[in-house]
Amino acid sequence: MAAFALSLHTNIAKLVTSNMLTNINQTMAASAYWQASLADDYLIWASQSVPWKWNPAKLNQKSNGAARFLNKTSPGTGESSTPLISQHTATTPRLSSEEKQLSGKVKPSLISTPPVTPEKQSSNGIISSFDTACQHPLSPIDRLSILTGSPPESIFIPESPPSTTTTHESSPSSPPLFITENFEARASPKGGYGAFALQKITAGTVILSEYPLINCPDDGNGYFYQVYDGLSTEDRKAFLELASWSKIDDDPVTAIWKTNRFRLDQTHSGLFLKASRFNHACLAQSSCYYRWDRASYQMHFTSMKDIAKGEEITVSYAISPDFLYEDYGFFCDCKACPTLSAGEKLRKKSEVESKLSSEVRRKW
Ligand SMILES: C[S@@+](CC[C@H](N)C(=O)[O-])C[C@H]1O[C@@H](n2cnc3c(N)ncnc32)[C@H](O)[C@@H]1O
Repeated sequence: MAAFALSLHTNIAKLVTSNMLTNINQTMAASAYWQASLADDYLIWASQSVPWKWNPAKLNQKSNGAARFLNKTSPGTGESSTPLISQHTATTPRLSSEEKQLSGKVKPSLISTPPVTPEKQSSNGIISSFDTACQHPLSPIDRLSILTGSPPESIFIPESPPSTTTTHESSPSSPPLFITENFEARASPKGGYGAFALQKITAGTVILSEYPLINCPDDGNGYFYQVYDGLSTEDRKAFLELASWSKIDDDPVTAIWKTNRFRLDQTHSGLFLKASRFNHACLAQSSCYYRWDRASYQMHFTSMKDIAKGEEITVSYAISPDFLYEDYGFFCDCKACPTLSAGEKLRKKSEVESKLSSEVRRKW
């Protein structure tokens, strides 16, 4: 990601904001314990961060998307000068080995053995699932059609939730995507889904503890795709239903990963199916922080303040809102953020989108 390519001392704000839901987000929060421990973690992580850039020379040496994430260290430059030669575009869906096998595009003998994901847990407890209102470059229906061999029109996926819902209470027209002990995921006024408290949650409550669906080194060496290829059909389907900021990567599957991953530690990122539904609010406004616990192999999400019944539970993706549009495709509208006029948003959108469409996808 971009942060790896930036100097800690000169570009710390950019470094921080371009990391997905990084732990540093929490270092500014009120909890003294959390502040101290995560700040230390962050400094260790930041000092060990390796800058990345794409290595197109190696792109042709591998046959799958993993080739796109080759490591090339170039300490301190922070910039990638070589364009990425994408093997997979939005119009040419990248298929995993299993999908290729199922769709008969390669012989089973050519499929590499999926790597073993340490203690990987599969998703449980999602009581229903919907296509999300966020962008999906390759729709779940297309994916399922490829996987099952069924024509797309025979596959039923319930309707997306309304993106402009203003109520914070569940209603028959806005059924929850899933329910946990403390919150339900349903349509959010922020867009797509969000997590809403089912009852009053007092500060300091562990709202969610979740095992990762994916846990892999996030260092540009293609580990994500190796793990993704090893997912079961059911897990891959759940992954593909997550939100995606399509402009963050040419590859639709990688775009979902980048939109939803959480930083776990200095080297690894993880994907959590339930926590992926937490929307962002800036630090002063967010209600929940998170911490990866290696011992229990879970990410713990804890309330930083009292959360009212029906209130949306938010985490902070980045300290500064400056790069939220670039990294996640939205402008923050929380009370801590300056209000942007429609004109300013349009200008920033076109500036960022032309940058994203022209530059190498060097964010990792
Ligand atoms: C990790 S997902 C969060 C859950 C997502 N809303 C969903 O439907 O699954 C990140 C995406 O959610 C949306 N999002 C998150 N926070 C937002 C906010 N404060 N305002 C608008 N959209 C937001 C953006 O589309 C972003 O790319």
